[in-house]
Amino acid sequence: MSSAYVLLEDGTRFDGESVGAPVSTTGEVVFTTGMSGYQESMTDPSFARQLITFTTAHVGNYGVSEQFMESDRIHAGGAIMRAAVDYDDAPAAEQGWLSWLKANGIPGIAGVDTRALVRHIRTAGSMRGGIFTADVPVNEARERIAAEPSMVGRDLAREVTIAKPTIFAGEGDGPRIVALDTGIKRSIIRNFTSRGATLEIYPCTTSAEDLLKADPDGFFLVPGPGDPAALDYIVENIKTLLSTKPVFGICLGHQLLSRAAGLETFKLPFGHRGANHPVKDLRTGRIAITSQNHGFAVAGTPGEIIESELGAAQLTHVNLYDNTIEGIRLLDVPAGCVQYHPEAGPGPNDSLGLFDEFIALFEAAHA
Ligand SMILES: NC(=O)CC[C@H](N)C(=O)O
Repeated sequence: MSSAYVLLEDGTRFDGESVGAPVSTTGEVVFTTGMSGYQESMTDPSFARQLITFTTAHVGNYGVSEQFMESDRIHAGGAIMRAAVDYDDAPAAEQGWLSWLKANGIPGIAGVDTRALVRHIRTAGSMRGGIFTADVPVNEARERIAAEPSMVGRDLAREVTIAKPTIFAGEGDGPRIVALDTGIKRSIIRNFTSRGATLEIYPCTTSAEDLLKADPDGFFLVPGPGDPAALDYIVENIKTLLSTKPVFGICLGHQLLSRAAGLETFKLPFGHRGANHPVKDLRTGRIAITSQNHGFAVAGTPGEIIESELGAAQLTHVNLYDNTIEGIRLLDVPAGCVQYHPEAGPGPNDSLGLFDEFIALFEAAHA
């Protein structure tokens, strides 16, 4: 195996071995604490332009298969690991993890002191960096990292959005929901269609006028990569949609709905990525262990009620690790959202019931 290295924009270097495709790439270096679900994470569009450091000690202990794709391709730029194996013998596995990375042209690096790397990011913050094969000189690697745009201000929704409207028919006669595709995951589609709802997915650049022409029972705002503050063209459309139909959202969708309600978003120092983040719903006192994958958050005080041009909005959910906002509810129109991932994919299934609540609210508005 040939050697490779991770270089961060502040000059910190970690050595390892090239696994996956023997190529070099740059992106934002982030970490996730999920102990499994590496295939789902790599294919989640929200990881576009990011290099994922896995804090779990072994990656690849089970193989990959079509069933666990969260989109049609790998979106993350690369995988940084302590130990990587290519085990493809598990039930339902179609390919080993490393053969899959290689076949898709995605680099991995193993043998990295991921604990030191994560401790560095926790102190210094997520930053740009790269995975480089040993033949790339450090000064060239530095130039390539400097040429990588910062995640702040970056509109990546346009890069991952669907090319043309697509319908996913529900397995029943539930509500018709229009989703604006900023980077949807298959597990979100499945959670709606298996509950009988039909999801019509539109490119994120579709005008409010065209979205209203579809005349659905409600609108859904989905996750996606990049900085929510770079998506004001979507925020303006959401304001128009909110005056007509119920609007609910997840993750990037939560950030965009919150911005439409007049709240600000900001970049977290190193983000929340993992499968065990405790989130409290301040209305009920209930705590859910949630799946998370985000680098930005909504600014505000947990529990606070603010006045906005859309009426009152309550900051209903809080992350118990760092007290950041994890959900809001508009009090004068049927709208609300959460920062975490009820669809899991990967992660705990504790919050799957939220899809029943979304559907009931769409149905109530239709009745
Ligand atoms: N999963 C997501 O929707 C991520 C949202 C946004 N890109 C962030 O990093 O905060």
